[in-house]
Amino acid sequence: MTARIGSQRPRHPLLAVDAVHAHYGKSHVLQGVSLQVADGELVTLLGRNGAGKTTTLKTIAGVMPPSQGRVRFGDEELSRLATHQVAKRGICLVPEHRGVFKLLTVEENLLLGQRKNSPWQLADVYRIFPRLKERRNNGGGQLSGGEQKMLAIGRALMNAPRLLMLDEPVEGLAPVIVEEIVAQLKVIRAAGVAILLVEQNLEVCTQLADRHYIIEQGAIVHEATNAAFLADDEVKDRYLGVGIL
Ligand SMILES: Nc1ncnc2c1ncn2[C@@H]1O[C@H](COP(=O)(O)OP(=O)(O)OP(=O)(O)O)[C@@H](O)[C@H]1O
Repeated sequence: MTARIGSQRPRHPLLAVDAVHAHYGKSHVLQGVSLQVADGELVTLLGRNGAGKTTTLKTIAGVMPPSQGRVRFGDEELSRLATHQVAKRGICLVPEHRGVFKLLTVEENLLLGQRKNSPWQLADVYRIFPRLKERRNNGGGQLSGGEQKMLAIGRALMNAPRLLMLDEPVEGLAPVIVEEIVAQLKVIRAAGVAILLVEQNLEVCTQLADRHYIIEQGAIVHEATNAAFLADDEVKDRYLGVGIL
């Protein structure tokens, strides 16, 4: 059973993942994952390596259809939709490996993501990520790791997401770049975009999140508000092995 501490689950969630199972061949990786994200909320999915975080994001994004369970977004059932249909409804996944087109310029990468009538135009993305503006004519392959992450997030914004799913957006980046990306995520969130964040850097997670879910062996074992999570060293130690933050 999932422990819920200080958890304020949304009454009318934007995203509702309900008892989702997923398999890689015979390997039963997700074993009944349930989680919710409200409009404009920032929620993290935490857990040790191999716990099922990336697979959960892939299942929501339609990359991997659930073998059981349901994914609802607003009033609609997504569970059987293809990736491009899920993206059209406003869910964008920014994968861990940045997904930048290396032979296209920064600006071409961004324009490739643009949806008709998107409230996010180039100027908006450049305002949030001034580095991308400076590098607009550079090839994607010439960017640093941090700039590539920014580009992948910027391109997702051009697709007008209501929910942005980020898989380890600051992994392997220098602290100064991590700070920059955290500040940028705050701005994106303040613009009303809900975020489901998978990230190993707990300091980043607790700077940003409203709520946290912890996944272990393909099931959610704990959920808590940010304040309750911060105060609970036992949970951090038991499920994440990180002790005091
Ligand atoms: N393409 C695949 N084929 C087979 N098994 C896979 C595949 N991708 C992941 N797995 C397995 O599924 C389980 C969950 O993987 P997943 O990538 O979702 O974990 P994670 O929590 O995101 O971990 P990490 O932080 O290491 O990425 C792991 O045991 C992993 O080895």
